[in-house]
Amino acid sequence: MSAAFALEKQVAVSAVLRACQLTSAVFKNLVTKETVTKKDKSPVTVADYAAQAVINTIITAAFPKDPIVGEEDASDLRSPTSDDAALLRERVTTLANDVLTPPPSEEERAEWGLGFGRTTTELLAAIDRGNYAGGRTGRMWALDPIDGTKGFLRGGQYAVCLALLVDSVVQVGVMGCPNLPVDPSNPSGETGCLFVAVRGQGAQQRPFSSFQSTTLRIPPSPSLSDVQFLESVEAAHSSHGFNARVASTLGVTAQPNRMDSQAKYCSLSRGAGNVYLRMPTGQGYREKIWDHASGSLLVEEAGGIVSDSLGRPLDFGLGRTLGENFGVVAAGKDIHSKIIEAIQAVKAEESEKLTSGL
Ligand SMILES: Nc1ncnc2c1ncn2[C@@H]1O[C@H](COP(=O)(O)O)[C@@H](O)[C@H]1OP(=O)(O)O
Ligand SMILES: [Mg+2]
Ligand SMILES: [Mg+2]
Ligand SMILES: [Mg+2]
Repeated sequence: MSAAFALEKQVAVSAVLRACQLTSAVFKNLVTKETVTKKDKSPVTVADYAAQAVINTIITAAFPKDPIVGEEDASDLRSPTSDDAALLRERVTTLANDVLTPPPSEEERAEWGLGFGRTTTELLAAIDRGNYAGGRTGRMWALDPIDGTKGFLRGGQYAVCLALLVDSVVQVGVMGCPNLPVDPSNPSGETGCLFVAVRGQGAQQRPFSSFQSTTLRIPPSPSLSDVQFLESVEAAHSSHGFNARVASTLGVTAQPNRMDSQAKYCSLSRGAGNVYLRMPTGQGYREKIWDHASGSLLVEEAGGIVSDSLGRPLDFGLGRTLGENFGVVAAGKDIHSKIIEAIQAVKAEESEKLTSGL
């Protein structure tokens, strides 16, 4: 008997790897016209749209009934009168077909819809298959075609992130990080890592260039002064100041490592960094499920704990967001509760200062 979710894992790996080929190719010759600013002021590029089209096309061919919660939608591409939209549509079609048309490899199957091109209409419809509202029960996929678009644009870290949830529990998580070094101790060496986790079956990493998988186990945390925090590059996404206060409460002297995207979860799972702390910056932002589904499973399967800042499990059953945002804390088992305590201490200190008017 094959292991649980074996087929889902294989399909997700194929979809993520093909999408990573696309995003890497786009980065090499991305021009300003290919980036759009969304209503929430965040950037989105032809690579985000085309990667979502590719992954949704493959998931839908393999699992036609499964709903998908994907970050992007095709509304900005559909405008019949805009020349920019027409150019974007054309580029998304070419890019998606460049990676959908190669025939299935030995690890892939024709039933996953590989080996032939799609029309623009079909690809826009595939992007919009990501409009599922999410919810408590049943199967659903959560997709972030490019997590860390700002990192992607600056040539930094970004991740193609795909997860399968069943009854709002993440069962499979696959992430492709084209710019992450294969060996964290050799940052200028080969880049391109695939991270794969299946609940109850562990966490693994392999270079894009080979099938040699390594099992990931978070090593014991170093002494508190040497604990390394992983945090967002963007201060608007996660409070740098709060993290610094938590670190100083714990007596941490090591400098934080700032990187974009769920590459933070990936780094933590292989012992490159010890704590991923993401505290809201107080602007009412709700964390999206696609920004945490695959990464949280990876860290759990590598032996770590992922919770909100009060120590409660993340709830993926509330819809497209994690609901009211109390931050995210991911760390090894030996240190997670100390981080939660330190967060509470810093919060108590802050509210004391507020009430005493300091
Ligand atoms: N105000 C915010 N608070 C927290 N996260 C945000 C905020 N605005 C955008 N994000 C999301 O944070 C993720 C990147 O996190 P990080 O900075 O740690 O790499 C992105 O998915 C980004 O969304 P988007 O993809 O729309 O830019
Ligand atoms: Mg994201
Ligand atoms: Mg994204
Ligand atoms: Mg985005």
